[in-house]
Amino acid sequence: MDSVQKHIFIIGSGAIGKALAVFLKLAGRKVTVIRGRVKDACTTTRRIGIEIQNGVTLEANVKITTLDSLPMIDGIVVLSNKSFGNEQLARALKGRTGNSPIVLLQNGLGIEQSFLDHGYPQLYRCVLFVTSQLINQSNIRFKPVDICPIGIERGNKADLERVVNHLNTPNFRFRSELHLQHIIWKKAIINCVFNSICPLLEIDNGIFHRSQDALKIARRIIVECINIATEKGIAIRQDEVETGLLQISQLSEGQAISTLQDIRNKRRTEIETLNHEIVRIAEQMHQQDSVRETRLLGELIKLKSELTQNIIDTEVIGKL
Ligand SMILES: NC(=O)C1=CN([C@@H]2O[C@H](COP(=O)(O)OP(=O)(O)OC[C@H]3O[C@@H](n4cnc5c(N)ncnc54)[C@H](OP(=O)(O)O)[C@@H]3O)[C@@H](O)[C@H]2O)C=CC1
Ligand SMILES: CC(C)(CO)C(=O)C(=O)O
Repeated sequence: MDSVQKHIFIIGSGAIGKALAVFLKLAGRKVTVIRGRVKDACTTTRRIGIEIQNGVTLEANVKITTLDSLPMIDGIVVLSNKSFGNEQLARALKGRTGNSPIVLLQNGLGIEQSFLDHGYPQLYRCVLFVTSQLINQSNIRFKPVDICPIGIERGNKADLERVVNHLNTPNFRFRSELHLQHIIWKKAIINCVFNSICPLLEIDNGIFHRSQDALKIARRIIVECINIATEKGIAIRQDEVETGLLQISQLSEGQAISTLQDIRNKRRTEIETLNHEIVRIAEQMHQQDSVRETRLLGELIKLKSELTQNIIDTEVIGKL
């Protein structure tokens, strides 16, 4: 790592943000977690435990604060908030982060756009290959699947390497990747499968390596999404997506996908940047008829999420 240690600010005190904070603290880095939605200038220190395997839990004290208490932020800014908060955060952070690198640790397609539009000088994007699940506010179950690549949206190779060195730890591993687009699409397609099918079946991530029938449905979504990627000039093979899907399924057996965690907790999901974004891109290319199943699964997730949040008028259901 660099001789000058940069402070790492993690925005979003959820399953990913807290796990990353603990691993960084244990590796001796300077870390502060910043709440994504809360603005009460309240600062606390919380002991957080991360279960990395049966019976093995790593713990650290993590400082948690809110944006109001930090007029200026100088260091590495990692975003592990839900991506639908990006536009608001890009506005809130404007003029406060100087030349600090911003690193997006989020799922989805097009999630970097707000930070690009607002002219942030250094922007890096990570594709996450880990699963992290909140057991309660202070305890998390974490399972790594692979090393997480970080690539450049705006910035240079030397700064990217510095960012990677600061964030990399033995339990949550990062590497630099200069050709990230292909991986972003591959992971987004995998998410279109996991984040729709698992919540609809209310089942853990292991389903695709346990059930051939679930895998067959997954293949239909993969084929649809690959066609759209190909039209966009991203060459992805069916077998590489399927291998990635099965690897995640096997290594995160028992874990609930983030969208299932969201629905269970009556929270908004990120399906807009997954199935719905693929459909939106397909529409732009007049290919909407080729993504019917991806669309249907996305619509079912949206409806399921709205029903659990009671956004849909339950009085109507009462009158039936
Ligand atoms: N959990 C997992 O296994 C994986 C997650 N990911 C991705 O990582 C990212 C973080 O996921 P995860 O940690 O699971 O999510 P959580 O829901 O556990 O935490 C996300 C945090 O985002 C903040 N947040 C929510 N809504 C908003 C908003 N509108 N504006 C600003 N901040 C907001 C909240 O912070 P606060 O409570 O501080 O206000 C919340 O704690 C997501 O993009 C997800 O898709 C990717 C792979 C695996
Ligand atoms: C597919 C998976 C589990 C991989 O990290 C994921 O992205 C999620 O939980 O949202």
